[in-house]
Amino acid sequence: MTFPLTTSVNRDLAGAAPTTDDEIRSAGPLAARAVGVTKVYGTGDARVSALGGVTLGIPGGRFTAIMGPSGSGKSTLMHCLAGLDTVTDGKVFVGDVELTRLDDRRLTRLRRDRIGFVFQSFNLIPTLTALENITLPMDIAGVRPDPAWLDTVIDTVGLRPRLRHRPSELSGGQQQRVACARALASKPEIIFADEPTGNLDSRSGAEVLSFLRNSVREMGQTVVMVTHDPVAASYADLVVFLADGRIVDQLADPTAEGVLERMKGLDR
Ligand SMILES: Nc1ncnc2c1ncn2[C@@H]1O[C@H](COP(=O)(O)OP(=O)(O)OP(=O)(O)O)[C@@H](O)[C@H]1O
Repeated sequence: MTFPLTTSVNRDLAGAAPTTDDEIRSAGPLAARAVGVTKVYGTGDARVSALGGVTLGIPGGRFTAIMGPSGSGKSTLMHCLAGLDTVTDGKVFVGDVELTRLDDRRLTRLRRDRIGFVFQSFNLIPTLTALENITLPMDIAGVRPDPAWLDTVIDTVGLRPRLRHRPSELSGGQQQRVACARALASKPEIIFADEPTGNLDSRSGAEVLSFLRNSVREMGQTVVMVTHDPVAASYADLVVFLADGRIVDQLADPTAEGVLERMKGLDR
């Protein structure tokens, strides 16, 4: 299956006109999209252009990986898509809501209610148990967890015997599974994962990636993951490649070897 997120591979590299919003929207239901997004940090001599006009659709109910060389803009793109950072120019939508028009209060509420996050460093509260960490965002929002769904999530991540344990009593892989369960528990429209396996050994990393993939296949979740690792990217349905702040390639149904091959091309 192909996902026509960008209308042609290496289009930007080839210097052709950028992909339009109409083109990405015609590809099917999108959970989020960026339209002509630029991001500039600093001014004068310290000016860095991190994103140079990115137009991208994130397909709903799919697992999308964002890859690219160090400094290519992966984290910046994810932060802009998730409303964690402002854009310099362009528009970002989650569903039909334009994030780039929301004031801080509405943006905070949208992130809380509609987006889940998984970070490389787990970001668990050390004094809370695994279960308390999982339900914390809902507790803060004053939302009662759906007990049946919570049970499903806990069983899917295999954490039932560890629910009363604090993070320091859990392995790195178990801690990241708590973080994944926390992201999934409120049924967000989209989960953003920033290098979720960066601090894990390969076995724990594989467990977390399998879980993210299963949440897409079995629960219909939408997941976007930034990664350096071709093996991690191979768990996704689609890999989008960034270089110098632009989308330069994409690969559907990736294998680790296929991703590595394309990365070699970008590194050159
Ligand atoms: N807060 C910031 N202030 C100034 N420049 C920044 C800031 N954040 C990122 N940059 C710059 O923007 C560019 C893109 O950074 P970004 O972190 O998005 O890349 P990345 O692909 O995620 O890199 P890595 O794989 O190394 O994490 C880099 O040149 C980086 O130095």
